[in-house]
Amino acid sequence: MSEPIIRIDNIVKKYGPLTVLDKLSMEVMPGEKLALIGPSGSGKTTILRILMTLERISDGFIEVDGEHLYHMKKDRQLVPADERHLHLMREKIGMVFQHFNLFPHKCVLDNVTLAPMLTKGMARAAAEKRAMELLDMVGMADKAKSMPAQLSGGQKQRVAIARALALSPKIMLFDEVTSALDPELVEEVLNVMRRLADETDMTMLLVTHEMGFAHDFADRVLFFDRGKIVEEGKPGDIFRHPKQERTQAFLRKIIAAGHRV
Ligand SMILES: Nc1ncnc2c1ncn2[C@@H]1O[C@H](COP(=O)(O)OP(=O)(O)OP(=O)(O)O)[C@@H](O)[C@H]1O
Repeated sequence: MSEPIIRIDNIVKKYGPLTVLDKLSMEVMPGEKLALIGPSGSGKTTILRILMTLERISDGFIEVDGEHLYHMKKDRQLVPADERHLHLMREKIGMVFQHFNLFPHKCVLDNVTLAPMLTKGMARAAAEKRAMELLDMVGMADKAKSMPAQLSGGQKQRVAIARALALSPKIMLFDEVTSALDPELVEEVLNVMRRLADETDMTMLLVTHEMGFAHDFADRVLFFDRGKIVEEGKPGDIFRHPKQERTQAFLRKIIAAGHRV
């Protein structure tokens, strides 16, 4: 039995007086595909941002692939991991955001080669070779010389996925990657994610409001509400036989809004 690749233990995240994550614990096994669902404001994005070292925590421990993300001193003062650690963590984890966040003044190819060249010191020729393979995988090789402004939202998001893969992360985080897209562009992005899920052994955490996709994609679904995991289980169990009243109410609302579950 292998060890969890992510261990989150009793973490608390506060913004001023607002507690966003409330003693939350979870473990993720290597290669697992996880969907994080729940109402707006329940803390799903926050947990991804914490893993990506974009946010600090107020209490608790996090371990990713055997490395502690945060250290706690004896006086319970949390100190973030040092620069070396954060650097390491960013190589282990790739993240794709809702709003693409491509570098607007760089072409598609440069968007994908930048991180490997800067952080890994990869030579341009090797970085470009790898970038073209990734762009080919997401169906964007013919747009390598295009600028982001010339692309549709779906195309930008596929480039963002290629860019996140460029450092060969063990873990990929997807934060509502289709919710800023026109409906007809959603499927092309979901198809890329389906392929990644089917063809790689990467650990993948997905925050989504696309319940139909979460159902097909995930090995396990976590239902978040008010900074806690209220229920978790196999997609078939959570979507068809939710046990908790809060999960049932959330899914009723989603179905009433016309979404497939
Ligand atoms: N930088 C910040 N400063 C203050 N409050 C914040 C900040 N970032 C997030 N929050 C608050 O933290 C809570 C959790 O936000 P989070 O984005 O994690 O929720 P979510 O479950 O991902 O919601 P959604 O589905 O709408 O994206 C919300 O109440 C949000 O307003």
